Amino acid sequence: MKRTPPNPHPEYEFLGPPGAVAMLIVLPLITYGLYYNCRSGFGCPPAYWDAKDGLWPKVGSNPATYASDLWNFLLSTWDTDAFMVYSAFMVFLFVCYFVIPGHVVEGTVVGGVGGSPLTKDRSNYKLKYKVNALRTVMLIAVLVVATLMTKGVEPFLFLHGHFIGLITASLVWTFAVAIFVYIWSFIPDSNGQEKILACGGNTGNKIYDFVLGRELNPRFSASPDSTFDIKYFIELRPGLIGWVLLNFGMACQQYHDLGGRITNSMVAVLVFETFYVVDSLWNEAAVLTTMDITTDGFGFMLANGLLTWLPMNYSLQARFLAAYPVDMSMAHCLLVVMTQCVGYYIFRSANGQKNNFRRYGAAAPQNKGLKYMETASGSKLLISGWWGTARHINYFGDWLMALAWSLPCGLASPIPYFYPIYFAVLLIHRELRDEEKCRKKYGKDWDKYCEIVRWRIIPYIY
Ligand SMILES: NC(=O)C1=CN([C@@H]2O[C@H](COP(=O)(O)OP(=O)(O)OC[C@H]3O[C@@H](n4cnc5c(N)ncnc54)[C@H](OP(=O)(O)O)[C@@H]3O)[C@@H](O)[C@H]2O)C=CC1
Ligand SMILES: CC(C)=CCC[C@@H](C)[C@H]1CC=C2C3=C(CC[C@@]21C)[C@@]1(C)CC[C@H](O)C(C)(C)[C@@H]1CC3
Repeated sequence: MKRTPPNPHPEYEFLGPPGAVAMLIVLPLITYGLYYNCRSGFGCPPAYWDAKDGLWPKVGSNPATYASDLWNFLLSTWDTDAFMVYSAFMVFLFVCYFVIPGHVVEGTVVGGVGGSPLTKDRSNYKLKYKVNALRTVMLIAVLVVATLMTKGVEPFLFLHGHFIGLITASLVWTFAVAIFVYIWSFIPDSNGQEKILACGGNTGNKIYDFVLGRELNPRFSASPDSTFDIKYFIELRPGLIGWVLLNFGMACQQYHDLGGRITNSMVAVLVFETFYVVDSLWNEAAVLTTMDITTDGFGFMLANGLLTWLPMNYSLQARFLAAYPVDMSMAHCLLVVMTQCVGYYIFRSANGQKNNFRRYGAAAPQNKGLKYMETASGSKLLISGWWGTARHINYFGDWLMALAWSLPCGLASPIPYFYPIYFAVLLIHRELRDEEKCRKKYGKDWDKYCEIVRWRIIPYIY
């Protein structure tokens, strides 16, 4: 049965269905490409490029055999042990979610994305979520330390040696989860009504909706009291925790190869990225107000982002350093530490300022002295402090940290700079999408706000 008021049928984003098909093919190929183009013995262009080894598996040289080449290539990356390890990791996280105690928090009103008139009254309830990701990672840390003390680095070398198999395993999980949630989105809720669908993933075009994500909050039970939400579970656990574990595996490989030492550049990457992940898990509940949870559907794009893209591509710097160790000079270290500290300070204090303002209101003691403007929607907008400098100053802080994680790799190859380059594109695009959402929600008030806060991300630059 259709929903009343109905789920909106949106306009295409991401270049529509051709863009969606491209994502299905190109995103996995980028992850494979980053592996094949940057690994020990096969070079990382241009400085370490040994052309005779070839950079990319022979796919696509002859268009007539493209499909079979691609299939043979995928088969060659299959690794049963890696698949078992990745699957055991997923099952372990799933069990931890239920077994480890945690408090329950409420999200925002479901489906009322940004107060847009199109979606306003689709529900009047908030879903519940369990918060225990930090405890899960603490348990994993205890297990890792215990293994390290009893067996040394040997068991962790698996992560480096089976990296390509782990990529394929993560892609199998990505497609399995994406297909499941797509089919699940058609099953009516407990009232026999169509489920609440994402505003961006309900176009009626099957491939596009599969990629963008049809359902807003796929869950096993539609009851607001149940806490297992597939998107929320996957948002902060497999990707972020997997990223740190892979980094650790790369550091173990370097320790093994260098005969019992790791470089200061590897320490910097390990410490800063682990810190970022622990900080995100510490602030687990804050993810409930991000665009991913409140606005975007859960489909191939996010499943791939969290199960494959994030752990496999974000660990590139550590993988590079395992292959090509860098010993940083004191000046190099200082540059890296300063970039990280400035980035983190902007990122955390800007996000904190907005969270406090939204959560406790303008009159709360922690928000004293902050200037804001009233809007017709009833929601207030900060116009001083961090949010008075640029409309997404928090993105700038996040990007500076991304840069700080690549700088330890030196300048011999551009490949380890993949993360800050891709991240800049993602954040600029994300800012445009958020701007569109806010313009719909705040109307003329948003234009007024933009006149007061002129810069989008970096004051005086963009
Ligand atoms: N590491 C990674 O790969 C990624 C990290 N991120 C990070 O995630 C974090 C969350 O990002 P995201 O969800 O995109 O967006 P933001 O945290 O920037 O939130 C945007 C929302 O904040 C509200 N808002 C905007 N301006 C103001 C203002 N002046 N005063 C008060 N509220 C305002 C609006 O919502 P409303 O008014 O409706 O409340 C707007 O939609 C960021 O720090 C980002 O860097 C994001 C993507 C990838
Ligand atoms: C097209 C393409 C490459 C899509 C993939 C994008 C995803 C990798 C990112 C989209 C939004 C993300 C967020 C985080 C990780 C990357 C993805 C999934 C995030 C979990 C990182 C940690 C942060 O503290 C966060 C929780 C705010 C953040 C949420 C968004």
